[in-house]
Amino acid sequence: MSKLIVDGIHKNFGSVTALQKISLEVAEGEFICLLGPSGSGKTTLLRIIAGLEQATSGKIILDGKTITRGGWHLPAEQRQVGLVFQNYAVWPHMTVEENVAFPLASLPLNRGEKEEKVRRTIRAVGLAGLEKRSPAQLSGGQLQRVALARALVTNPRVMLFDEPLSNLDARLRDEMRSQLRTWHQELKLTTVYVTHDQAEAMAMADRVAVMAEGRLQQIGGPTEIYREPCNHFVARFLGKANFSAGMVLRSVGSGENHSYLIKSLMGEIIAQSREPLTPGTQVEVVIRPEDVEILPPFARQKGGNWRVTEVEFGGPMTTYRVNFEESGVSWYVMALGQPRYPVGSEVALKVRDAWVLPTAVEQGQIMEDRRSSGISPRPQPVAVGSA
Ligand SMILES: Nc1ncnc2c1ncn2[C@@H]1O[C@H](COP(=O)(O)OP(=O)(O)OP(=O)(O)O)[C@@H](O)[C@H]1O
Repeated sequence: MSKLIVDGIHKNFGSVTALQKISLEVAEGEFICLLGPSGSGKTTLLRIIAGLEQATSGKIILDGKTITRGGWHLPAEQRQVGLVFQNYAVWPHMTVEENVAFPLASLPLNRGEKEEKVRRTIRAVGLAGLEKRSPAQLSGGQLQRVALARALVTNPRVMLFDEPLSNLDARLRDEMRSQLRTWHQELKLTTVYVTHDQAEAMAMADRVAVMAEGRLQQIGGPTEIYREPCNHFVARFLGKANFSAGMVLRSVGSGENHSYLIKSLMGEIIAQSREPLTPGTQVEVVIRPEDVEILPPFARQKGGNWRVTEVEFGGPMTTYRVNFEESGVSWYVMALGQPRYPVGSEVALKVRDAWVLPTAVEQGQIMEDRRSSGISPRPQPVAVGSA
């Protein structure tokens, strides 16, 4: 049985629906990120798991015991969850040691046991030597470690983090990110971690739960949600994405995913699909910028003229914005190394890999402005939550 089961959690704040029937399971020792834009319901879900907020309906089970059901919930202090927030919430008048010892005060342990726990936890988070310092004498990263130690010291059954790194500068955030990951690999504590930063979620999580407007959009490993998004929203939120309408010509092999030859604005391309598709089906494909090759115009494929409109040099990679002149479609292309095609260059693009969006596109949208070739020139955005 999963360590933590969130089953159909719904939350209304008056007329505002913050969460709509959220269900997910977290395995023992798993690190799950709740990822979504501001207002998507991440914090509300975390607070309901923590017992700081009451669900309107739905159930939560931790270690086989129901801790939330409908209008009833087990108080936060009886849940054995560790909480770390972005604003540290460290007591300013206590030393590091006293802060970490604070949650143990009410537990039935003798003094020696408490001291041993505090010592071990301070060492585990890398604060050994700073025990007697006051919070005013610590850096942001060190303060966050005190908060982490204080949450860990009671051996929680699940660790809950709410944007713990967002108050740190970029360099420290990267450092703490990798330290948190190392810490998790060592301690193997079941963890739910809220962030709006897709890079943070992808770097840290075993699985990422993408949320928008109070709904769970998709849950899966970082590679899966990046390579195989379920809709426009997930594709865009996880990074730059290009979209094209197309029509299935034929199957070109099978495997875990099905592969199809698709007739698109880019000519014929191969795309993977989770669902089996029949020839003639109108589909929409998503193509990551690194899966598009930018070539000199003499290698142009059948399909039209592309022109570079923006060039952004990012060190190891260059990102181009390229317009398809006939239809006004604009794509991102990423290529290794420094810029080779200045703004205004005519280029050709070649798609190396593509993914068919599963079910989100309403067929009417694509067919509405379909050309005689059977291909829509401009894919329409899909409403969030339509997955
Ligand atoms: N106490 C409250 N009273 C009324 N509405 C609330 C309350 N708390 C949250 N909401 C609303 O519920 C929705 C979800 O909010 P929540 O804070 O969970 O989102 P979030 O994804 O964590 O956003 P952020 O990243 O900005 O913290 C929002 O529309 C928010 O305005």
